[in-house]
This record gives sequence, C-alpha cells and structure tokens, in this order.
Amino acid sequence: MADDLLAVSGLNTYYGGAHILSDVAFAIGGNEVVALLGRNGAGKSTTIKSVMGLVRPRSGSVVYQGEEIAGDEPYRVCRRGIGYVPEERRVFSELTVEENLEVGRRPPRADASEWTPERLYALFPNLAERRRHPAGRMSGGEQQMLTIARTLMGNPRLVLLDEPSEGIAPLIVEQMAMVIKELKREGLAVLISEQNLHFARIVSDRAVIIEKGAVRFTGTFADLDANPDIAQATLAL
Ligand SMILES: Nc1ncnc2c1ncn2[C@@H]1O[C@H](COP(=O)(O)OP(=O)(O)OP(=O)(O)O)[C@@H](O)[C@H]1O
Repeated sequence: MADDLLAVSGLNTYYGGAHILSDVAFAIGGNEVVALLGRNGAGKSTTIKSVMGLVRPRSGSVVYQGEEIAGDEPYRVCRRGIGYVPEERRVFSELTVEENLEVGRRPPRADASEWTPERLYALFPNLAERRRHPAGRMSGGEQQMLTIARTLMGNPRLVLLDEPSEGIAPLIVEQMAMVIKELKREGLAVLISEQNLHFARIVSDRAVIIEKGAVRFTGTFADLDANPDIAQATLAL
C-alpha cells in the first residue's frame, strides 16, 4: 500500500547453500506495531537481519519510505531511521548506563520530538536508578531495556525488536509491553519478533506468522483466533 512505511516482498535469503527465507512478504504502516511470530528457527531473526542489511537477501525487495533499501549496508539502513535491537543484548558492560545511552545518540528527526536520557529515564525507571552503574552489573532484563533505550537515542522512525521478552522476568516483560505501547503513542512503527503469543497480542496491532522461512498467516489477532488451527500448527503453544 502507498502508506506503508516498510514493505517487504519476495524476500529470499540464504546462509551458504541453505535457503532460509522463501518469498517473505509483509508490510508495516507508519504507526503500526506488527508481531513477527514463529517457532525457534522459523526465520524471524533472519527476516529482521535481511531488512537491516546484516544479511544480504539473494532476491526480493525491501521498500522503506518509498525507497528500495534491500542490500544496503546496515549503517545506511540505520541512518534512514530504522533502529535495531538484536536478540543478544549487547550493552557496553564497562560503561555506565548513561554512557551507553550516549553511544546511541544520533540527530533528532524533524518530524518527532527528540529522545533524551531524561525522557528515557522516565520511560525506563530502572535505568534512571542505575544511571551511574556499569551496565554489565545489571540484570538481563535491565540490559535489554538499556539496549532498547540506546536504540531510541538514535531517534528511529521504525524499531526492529528481536525477541525482546525472551528469558526476561515477568515484571520486566510487563514494563516492556508498556514501553512498546508508549512507542506507538509517540507515533513510531515497531516490528517485534516473538515466540510469546500472549505478549505479542498485548502489544501488537497485527501478526505475521512465519514457518520454515515462509509467511503462513498475516492478519489481526481476531483473525488468528478465528482460525485456531493456524496458531496450533505454526507456533509453539
Ligand atoms: N549464521 C547462520 N548460518 C547458517 N544458518 C543459520 C544462521 N543463522 C540462522 N541459521 C538458520 O536459519 C534458520 C532460521 O534461523 P533464525 O535465527 O532466523 O530463526 P528465528 O525464527 O529467529 O529463531 P530463534 O528463535 O532461534 O532466533 C534456522 O534453521 C537457523 O538454524
């Protein structure tokens, strides 16, 4: 659609000779939260990495704000306004929380209010308390929060979150859900890869289910509930 912020189509990605993504297609509207669901190894991370330019798709199209970006270098994709939070939390463990945030700082966008450390501390109170602590001493969930906050310091228009709730304490998962809802209120678009259907349902507008590297379902959670066989067959429930 013309008003899609991101439109992926016919995406085929290989690791060596292994054909991982087969004609993957989906779109994200300008202020939409879309959940990319699928079992372990379904191809969620590979899809996100293909959008981000971290793996180069062999064929297909990734159109962002009307421009083809498939195969662009990751730093170029980032400069266009796409923020990426990888599955493995990568904080600079020797640096403090506030120093980690500074590492992510990029110029503000003309059409949105700038993310500052103070705004981020309001959104992530745990980080505020630990702003002068080395990031490596925080819990896994707090490090995940810091990775998201650092990505927001880059003032992205679209955020790609790879399995943000994985291995995180329930209380932090709840905070994460609040954060994603806040990003939507701020006008951002979010693509979130998840195995946790419950979490995805709380935070997302729509679901895209991927199985063995191919999209099996695209629709709302109401559509998904109306077809319980799909979730049963494609998700680890
Ligand atoms: N660097 C790599 N080299 C070769 N094969 C890979 C590589 N990374 C992933 N794969 C394979 O590609 C397939 C898709 O993996 P991917 O990480 O995209 O899945 P996923 O849906 O994100 O699952 P997970 O929950 O495990 O992250 C899997 O079969 C995986 O083993």
